[in-house]
Amino acid sequence: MQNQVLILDFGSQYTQLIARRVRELNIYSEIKPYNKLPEDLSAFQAVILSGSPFSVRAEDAPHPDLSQIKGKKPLLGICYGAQYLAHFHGGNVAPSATREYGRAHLAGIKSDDGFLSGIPEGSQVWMSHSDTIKELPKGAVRLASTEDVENAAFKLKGETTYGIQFHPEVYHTTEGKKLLENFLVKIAGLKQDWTPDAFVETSVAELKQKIGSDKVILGLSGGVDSSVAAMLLHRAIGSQLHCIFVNNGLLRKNEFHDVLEQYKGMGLNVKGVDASARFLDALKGEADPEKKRKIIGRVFIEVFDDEAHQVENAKWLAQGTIYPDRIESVSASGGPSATIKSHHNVGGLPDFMKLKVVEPLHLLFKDEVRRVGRSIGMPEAILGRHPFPGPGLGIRILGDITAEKVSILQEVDAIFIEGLKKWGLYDKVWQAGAMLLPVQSVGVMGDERTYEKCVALRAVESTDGMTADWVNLPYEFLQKTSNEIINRVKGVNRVVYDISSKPPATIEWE
Ligand SMILES: Nc1ncnc2c1ncn2[C@@H]1O[C@H](COP(=O)(O)OP(=O)(O)OP(=O)(O)O)[C@@H](O)[C@H]1O
Ligand SMILES: O=c1[nH]c(=O)c2[nH+]cn([C@@H]3O[C@H](COP(=O)(O)O)[C@@H](O)[C@H]3O)c2[nH]1
Ligand SMILES: NC(=O)CC[C@H](N)C(=O)O
Ligand SMILES: [Mg+2]
Repeated sequence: MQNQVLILDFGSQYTQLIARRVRELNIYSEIKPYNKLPEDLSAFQAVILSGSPFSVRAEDAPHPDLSQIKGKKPLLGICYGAQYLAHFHGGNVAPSATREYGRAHLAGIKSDDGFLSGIPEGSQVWMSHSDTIKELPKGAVRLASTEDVENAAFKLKGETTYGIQFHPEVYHTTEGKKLLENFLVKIAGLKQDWTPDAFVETSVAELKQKIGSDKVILGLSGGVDSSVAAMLLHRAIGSQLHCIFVNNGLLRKNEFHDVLEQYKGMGLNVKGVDASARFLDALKGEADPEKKRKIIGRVFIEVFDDEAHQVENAKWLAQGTIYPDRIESVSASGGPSATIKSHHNVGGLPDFMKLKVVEPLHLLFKDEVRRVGRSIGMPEAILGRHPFPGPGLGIRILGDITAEKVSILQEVDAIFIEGLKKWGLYDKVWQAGAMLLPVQSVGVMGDERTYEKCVALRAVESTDGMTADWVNLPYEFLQKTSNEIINRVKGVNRVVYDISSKPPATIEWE
């Protein structure tokens, strides 16, 4: 395949976002670590250099040999990438007097060669750097500046080599996508023909080759990600795929039964395994959120391992892990990013497990997974489902978990979700659920004093779960729902609505 972009990763937090923006333009891209430059570069029609936590002036900073690329293929350096181009070609990169993070505006834009065409004066860009390009490399022309950065964009004369100090890949750079399109389509001449269909085709071919005649165990949850992963694998290896749907005792009301029903007729080989008691036993008395997550992750693995032993020649464990699961759980590129919460499905398998992991969606964001699912004709009933975390109600019951608390929360959750559907609100919300709080409060019901539990309802809008805002649900709906919950669910006498965005809060409470 000729029509693709190479993204050379220097360890930026945003490298995956670059790939995502390129995919949004329907262009295929591959990310390679800077120290694993492919020998054969003929497939790549353009190259993008990412940002980096390093300073180009540091000795241990990434300093790859670009002699096969620079001057030979269209090349775009972003932030560290631009500094790198300047530093090694006769320019000067030095610490800037003021560190620049966040908003800036482009001025003095030269758009004659098309790179910045269509980008208006004053256009907002996003900065994140502490070094600055004091002098441009030899033979460079400045294309734009900002208030604080003289050399915000430049081009090397006689080459299709560009450098920009700002980040076109983040949403806050208003014309970032336009700029990438200018570079990739106008300047590099790439065709915009890489669609979800093409993703399906390449993934299926790769999975076929990788797996051969082995058998694969897949954790199927009824959610969007694992369902799309299952359908891709099913296309690739057919009956070699064994799907396991685990009841961890923390599912929604009737979910175990409903999900098994839903998969009938889709051609998948699905086995339901009821391991509720095993999960609840392991969780007994544990109130710490991270410890609860770790326990749930461990028991999932044990159950998958038991199941794998019952399938002859099972060599792989497949999961529907997507990119954001990883970003918050581990530092994605070896950089200094913090662990926010340990997603149950990230972190690798223990040594005793002989299975290799296959995660066909590990580079995609949620909305992209949905698009892929649509392109393979999966039912909207599955694709439109709200995300539901693998640790389930376990991370929505704050504090320790008991079977009684699970059943209270299942009832509350069912009333809330069914209500959203009845009111035509379900599809307008990205994700919704209820949390059982570790507080009791005083109430009065039928002239009697009550001292019972409190639940919080949460509904958010988002595109990828990375940032989210609470949804302005109609008061009348909240009123009816609260009433129904308190009247119907024994043990609950108070309902509150969560009005926090992410950040600074997260979607789940634990
Ligand atoms: N009850 C379960 N049984 C088997 N595997 C599960 C279960 N819950 C989660 N998993 C595995 O963990 C992965 C991550 O879970 P996650 O909730 O992020 O994704 P999902 O359930 O597939 O999709 P969604 O995010 O839409 O809920 C799943 O893709 C699946 O492989
Ligand atoms: O499979 C999962 N395993 C997990 O351990 C996990 N934790 C959070 N989530 C889901 O991820 C999205 C972001 O959630 P947070 O804002 O709470 O981090 C939301 O959609 C959450 O439901 C999980 N999914
Ligand atoms: N985001 C980046 O690429 C930063 C590059 C370099 N570390 C700087 O601080 O200037
Ligand atoms: Mg899920």
